[in-house]
Amino acid sequence: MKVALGADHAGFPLKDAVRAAIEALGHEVIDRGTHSSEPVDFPDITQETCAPILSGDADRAILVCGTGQGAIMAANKLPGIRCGLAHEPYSAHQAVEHDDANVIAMGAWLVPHALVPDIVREFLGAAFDDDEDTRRRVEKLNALDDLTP
Ligand SMILES: O=C(CO)[C@H](O)[C@H](O)[C@H](O)COP(=O)(O)O
Repeated sequence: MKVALGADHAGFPLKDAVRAAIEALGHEVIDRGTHSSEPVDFPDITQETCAPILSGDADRAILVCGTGQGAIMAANKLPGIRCGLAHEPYSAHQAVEHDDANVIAMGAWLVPHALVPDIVREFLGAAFDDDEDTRRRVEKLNALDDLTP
């Protein structure tokens, strides 16, 4: 699997742990920055990191900011992205299984380094449970991308 990875400056301290967890599972990392603790803006990093999903060059993406909140807000504004907030392994798995998430966001200020391998394993190991109910709900979710108020 190809996994895009992006963090803003607040997420940067957790980024190497996320990268190591992805690679330990045998997946390829597409690194979309940032590369230091110099301040950057999470909407820019989120857009850069989600772009490979939208172009078909990545299968999944992981975003890290301070709390995960900025990243998830930005990601879910991009049509075709379904981003879940994953500060523990269960949410990381369930976001894919029920909601067909292709991206998760996490907060470096909240997630202990030791939990990162479990969160990443659950996210990348999960598959969408494609039954009548989940399919209908995800189709409705995707239809919101085209909603003009
Ligand atoms: O986590 C966030 C908001 O809760 C944002 O995505 C940023 O990471 C955060 O706002 C950065 O804050 P800083 O004071 O510039 O480090």
